Amino acid sequence: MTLIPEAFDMAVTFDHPEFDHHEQVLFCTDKKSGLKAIIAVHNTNLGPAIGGCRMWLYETSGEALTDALRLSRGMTYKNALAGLPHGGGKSVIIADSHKDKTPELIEAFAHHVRCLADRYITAEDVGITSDDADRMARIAPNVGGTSEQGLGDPSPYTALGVYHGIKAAAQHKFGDANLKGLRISVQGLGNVGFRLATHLYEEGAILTVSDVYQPNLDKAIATFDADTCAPDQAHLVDCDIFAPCALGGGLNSKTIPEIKATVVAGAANNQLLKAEDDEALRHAGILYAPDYVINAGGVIAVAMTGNDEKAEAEATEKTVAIGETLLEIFDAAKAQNQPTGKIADQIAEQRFDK
Ligand SMILES: NC(=O)c1ccc[n+]([C@@H]2O[C@H](COP(=O)([O-])OP(=O)(O)OC[C@H]3O[C@@H](n4cnc5c(N)ncnc54)[C@H](O)[C@@H]3O)[C@@H](O)[C@H]2O)c1
Repeated sequence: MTLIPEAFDMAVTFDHPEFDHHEQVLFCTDKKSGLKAIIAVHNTNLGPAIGGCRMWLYETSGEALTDALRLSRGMTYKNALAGLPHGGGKSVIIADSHKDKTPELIEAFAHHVRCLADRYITAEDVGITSDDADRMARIAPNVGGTSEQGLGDPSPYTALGVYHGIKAAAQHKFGDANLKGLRISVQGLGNVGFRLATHLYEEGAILTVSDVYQPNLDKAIATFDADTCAPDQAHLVDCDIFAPCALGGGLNSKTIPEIKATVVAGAANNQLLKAEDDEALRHAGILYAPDYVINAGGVIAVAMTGNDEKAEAEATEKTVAIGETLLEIFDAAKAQNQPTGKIADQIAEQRFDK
């Protein structure tokens, strides 16, 4: 007798290729609001898991599970390397954030989050705004990045961390952390990319900017007196540093041989299309700042419970320290002749005791 219908599209969690001994995977529903969500708690060795909630209209439940498993694991590594007393988790709501989001749906999700009060802290991510986080926080105490109890929008901290990460990369590669006169290609000028470009411009870097969204591009050209290129040409720019701040997967077997910069350091999550692209970058003589290390400023801010000057100062200090962490990774990678992503993974695994 078989209990599983033939059309079942989702690998059983324990057999899923992305399953990595996740401590808990919760499937959450609410019939009234139409909520369908997955919360994945990957590892809590260092403390309660922290990681945002993504609202995305996945084509299948299997895709949503894949994302939840992969993203929550990534948060364990990110939080460990950021020196946070937190493990990794992530949640996904299967819905279109433009069409399906209702207060009832957000609240129904928050009730599920509350059940994990000691084990998982959620926050905003793609499709979830700080207003949504505030709404959740009225129901669940375990919501970060809210305006009342936290530092609000994490993007300024992410941008600050990427800026200091870029300076660390310049120090390692060019022997000088000063970015004045260096040409930097910034791909994606949204919440993080625009703020990053501001830091770079203020230090005297020469910018080439790109975005698929014309208003953001126009604003950047005017503000930074920047050159521009087509978004899919950003990696081809003859520059010192390429900073991907849009979507993931941009570093792959096609783009890596075409990259002119000798440093890749930007905010985008999941920049490497495949794990082996880490080594391909090293082989091409390109110094790569592992994405989850350089873009940890946002989660550092979300992990703060206060919203006063002390919390701001602490989050800023930890975010600036991302530069130091990257220097350690770059030095170890050079000494061991290994790709930077692999070294980052090893350090994280030691910290959370994999
Ligand atoms: N916001 C944070 O605090 C944070 C934290 C960690 C990581 N990240 C990552 O950083 C990246 C940027 O985040 P954000 O919050 O600025 O997002 P955002 O949506 O505000 O900005 C993304 C920008 O990229 C542009 N874009 C989309 N596709 C593009 C393409 N193919 N080429 C060029 N531009 C393109 C968009 O038009 C938009 O202006 C994402 O990968 C995100 O996952 C963000």
